[in-house]
Amino acid sequence: MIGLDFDGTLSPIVPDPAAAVIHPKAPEVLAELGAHVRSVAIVTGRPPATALELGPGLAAVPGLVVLGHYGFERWEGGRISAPPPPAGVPRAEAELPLLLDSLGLEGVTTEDKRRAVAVHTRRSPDPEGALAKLREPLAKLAEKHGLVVEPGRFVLELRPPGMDKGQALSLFLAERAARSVMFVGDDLGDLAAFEAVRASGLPGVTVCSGSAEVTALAEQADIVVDGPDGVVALLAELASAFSRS
Ligand SMILES: O=P(O)(O)OC[C@H]1O[C@H](O[C@H]2O[C@H](CO)[C@@H](O)[C@H](O)[C@H]2O)[C@H](O)[C@@H](O)[C@@H]1O
Repeated sequence: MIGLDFDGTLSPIVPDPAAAVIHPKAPEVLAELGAHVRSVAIVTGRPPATALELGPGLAAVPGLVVLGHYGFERWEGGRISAPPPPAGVPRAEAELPLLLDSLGLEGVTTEDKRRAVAVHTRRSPDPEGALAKLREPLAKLAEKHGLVVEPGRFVLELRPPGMDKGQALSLFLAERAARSVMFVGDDLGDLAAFEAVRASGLPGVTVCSGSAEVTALAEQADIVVDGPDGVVALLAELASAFSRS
């Protein structure tokens, strides 16, 4: 089974989350791999519908499953299954404009994901400084509305508790009776999936899509490649090895 994160792994990081697009060669190489492995799953913080919009061609990958919103939502064979979105998200979102105004931060943007709301600092003049100023107030806002804060690459996301990429991956491995697993990620949210690979007891490999922004994942990875270009090159080598065997 092959599991992959989306942003920063299959899709190069760009300043505007809405302008992200999958690496042009990724859908084709995933389709080749899909013909050789039991399952290919994208495990992402994005809603599955968004990952598919930003990844034209993905829907044609044989057997692809998208576990979106850290595993709360699932896309498979053209259908999305999801529990109702939690009430805390729109409540927290309604308080955000005032909170952001009170902090006087420039260039901080929000991303409404329905089941979560993300606060991005990448386009701020001081992305690290803005993130530092946001941590405590966003943690309080999340707690007030029964949410948790998911930190990522210049982003703090307020989302419901009770699921993460590790749980999502473990459940999927059990469901598919996987015999081996590879997981590829780039960000802190992918650490839980790396742990799930190890906890599964299956022959497994963890791959980090390396960047200067996140070092914690590379430290835990079996293999580090150079961003989405490196991920696609590795997947292409794997597909080529499968087709020769
Ligand atoms: O689990 P992932 O697939 O890695 O999604 C995590 C978050 O990714 C997105 O934000 C990141 O990518 C953006 C586009 O390249 C970039 O502008 C931003 O700075 C990154 O943090 C997405 O916007 C979030 O909703 C996801 O939770």
